[in-house]
Amino acid sequence: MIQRLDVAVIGTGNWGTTLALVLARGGRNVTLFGRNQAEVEQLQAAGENSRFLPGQRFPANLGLAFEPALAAKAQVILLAVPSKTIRSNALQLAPLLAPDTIVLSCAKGIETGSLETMSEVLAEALSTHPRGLIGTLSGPNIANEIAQGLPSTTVVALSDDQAGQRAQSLLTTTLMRIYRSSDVIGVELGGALKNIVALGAGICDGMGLGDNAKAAFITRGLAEMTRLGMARGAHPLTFAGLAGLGDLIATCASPHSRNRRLGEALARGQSLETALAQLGQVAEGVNTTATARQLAQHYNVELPIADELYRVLFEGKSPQQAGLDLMQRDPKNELAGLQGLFA
Ligand SMILES: NC(=O)C1=CN([C@@H]2O[C@H](COP(=O)(O)OP(=O)(O)OC[C@H]3O[C@@H](n4cnc5c(N)ncnc54)[C@H](O)[C@@H]3O)[C@@H](O)[C@H]2O)C=CC1
Ligand SMILES: O=C(CO)COP(=O)(O)O
Repeated sequence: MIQRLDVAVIGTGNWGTTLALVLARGGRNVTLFGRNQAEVEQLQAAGENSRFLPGQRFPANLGLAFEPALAAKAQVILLAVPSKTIRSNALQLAPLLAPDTIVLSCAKGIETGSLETMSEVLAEALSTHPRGLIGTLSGPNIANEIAQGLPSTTVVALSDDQAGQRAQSLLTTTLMRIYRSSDVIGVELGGALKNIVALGAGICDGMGLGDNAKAAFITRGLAEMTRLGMARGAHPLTFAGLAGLGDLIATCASPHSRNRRLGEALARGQSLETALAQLGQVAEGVNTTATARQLAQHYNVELPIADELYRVLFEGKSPQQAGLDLMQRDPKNELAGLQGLFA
């Protein structure tokens, strides 16, 4: 009989490969799932993911496979694919899932069209699976650093705290400390919305606006994230935690962040198409700027930063003019605004 996996990681990109590496190094019984046999054979032959993490060799205990039936029986499934494919990945698993399997989205996005968060997409696709076993993993997790063996923390959010404790113990290693939370929507929106701010922080870097402007941008960006999150039912304090402020700091500062780098390229005058092609990896903040804005319109929430970024990304507005327009908004009372969040 095949031994049940502790963890199945689906998605062979930067993040999925990193999660599989850190868990295997931590002694977990983990398998990384690719899309098909050819991809898995290529990874096996190379002994590493040469496209996304060259030089990070696969430990002997890291399994490689592609069959959804094997992933579906794991204790925990980590879906580390881009947000636009997570629904189809989940639909493949739906008829095969073991009844007690915990399913966590590791993607940071809001679905185009439905405007659902990733756990909501999963709950729909896995409609007969217990809702308390469906959640998210999100935090300050720049994959390249973690793959290099540097320490990190992240948050696993599940509404069923017993499931949260089970996931916490299966995913914790000496180099990855897991916190748990029951605020699923807050944790996942923290991860999704910070990418908008990271794109803008990259624009600040690319325009050479300095540390004061960037700090202001990050701080006001956090207020926007919190406002929209609360409209969707999140706890405001989640945005002060690892999945909010923590991820914001890491992503807005990191030379590795794809969203921040994309913003830098735009500020240098590259078109969105060229900058995305040069990146060659997913930058979720582009789509999330559009979806978050639609969500904000629905809930009547003000998102001045996301609005300006939308105009830069999709309407040809220059980053310089967007910056000026943000500076020239009506005067505000900072404390009153923040108190409004907690009222
Ligand atoms: N890279 C990072 O540092 C982190 C990324 N994330 C999130 O994780 C998600 C994935 O990002 P990355 O891995 O960085 O993207 P990436 O651009 O490195 O890789 C995406 C890859 O996913 C793989 N993939 C796509 N569909 C698949 C499928 N059906 N089955 C198996 N593999 C499939 C493909 O190989 C594709 O190249 C995004 O939502 C991102 O925001 C979250 C935390 C950290
Ligand atoms: O989510 C991330 C860090 O927590 C990764 O950010 P990027 O997608 O911008 O690289």
